[in-house]
Amino acid sequence: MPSPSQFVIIDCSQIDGQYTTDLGNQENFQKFAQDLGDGLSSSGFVYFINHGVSSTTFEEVFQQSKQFFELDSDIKIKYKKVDPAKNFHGYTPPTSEEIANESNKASRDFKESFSFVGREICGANYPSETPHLRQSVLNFHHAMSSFSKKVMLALGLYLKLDDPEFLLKHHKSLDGLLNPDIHPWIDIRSNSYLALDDEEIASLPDDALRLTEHSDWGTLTFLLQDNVGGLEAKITDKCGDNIWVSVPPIAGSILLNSGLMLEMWSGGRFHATAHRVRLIKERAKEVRQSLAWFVAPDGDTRVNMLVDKKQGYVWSHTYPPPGNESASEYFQERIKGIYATRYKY
Ligand SMILES: O=C(O)CCC(=O)C(=O)O
Ligand SMILES: [Fe+2]
Repeated sequence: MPSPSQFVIIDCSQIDGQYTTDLGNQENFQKFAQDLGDGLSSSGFVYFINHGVSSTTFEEVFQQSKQFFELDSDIKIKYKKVDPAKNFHGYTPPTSEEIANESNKASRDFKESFSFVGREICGANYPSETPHLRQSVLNFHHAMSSFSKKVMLALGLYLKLDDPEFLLKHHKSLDGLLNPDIHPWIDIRSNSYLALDDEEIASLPDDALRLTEHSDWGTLTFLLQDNVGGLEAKITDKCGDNIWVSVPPIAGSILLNSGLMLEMWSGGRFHATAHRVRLIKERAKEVRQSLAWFVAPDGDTRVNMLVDKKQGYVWSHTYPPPGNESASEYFQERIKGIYATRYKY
């Protein structure tokens, strides 16, 4: 199995403390920006350690989500998304999403999830059966907003933008989801991959997946995964071939990957690397949990390249490039796509 060190691990103890606009002038922050930019541009994934977000913050969301996912399905279904393209907040039952095509029979999504989205993160639309879930999500949102602002400033510095805070100015939702002037698209998604029984496991091919190949749509995705494993990223090896490599759990770390919006803004320097979750047969009887914090531009943002195109760069995704429409319109189209055949609303 490939070692974790194929992805850069960034020690954040050098950038301790709260976000301030002055950070960009500090030498240690510039070093952080360089390490982060180099790591992210080489593979689209980096790990953060010593990031200052307490592990209790994550564990509580994992624990509270687990309580929700363990409820009977007739209770969970009450919280199902009603019209995902209009409001993505809510529960997604197993196999309702269709991220890629069906050519790979093993690509059914063996997972259920709950998305806490935009202003709804602060609202009351949470399952009444898990009364502490809301507070755990709010704490997570608060801690991650502060950390992701530093990451975004660092990327602005790395790209040598005239205004290093440019990206931040299009993610005002990080400073407050209730700002009436913005449509926030931040999405906190709690994923629970189903435990399978012997019969189901035996019926699956060796290359079965728990989550199909996809690239994330937003700017940045911060990911926490439990220790079950299976996450893989598609990278280009030294011979120029595309290969799938493991992105293993590293206790206490936060994983970061770039999405389509950052790929476009950065002229291809930060690739929205495709990833998937492989079903590890020896661990298939266990539930696997992950928690994704999708940071996306405020809804009215139009995302165009900020720097010259990287040499030889071409847009190579199945999704069209952003830019002709606002971020809200872009996301609504993507959402319609994943629910096209299975979701009845
Ligand atoms: O569960 C994981 O490790 C990955 C989840 C993911 O890629 C996603 O929700 O977009
Ligand atoms: Fe993803």
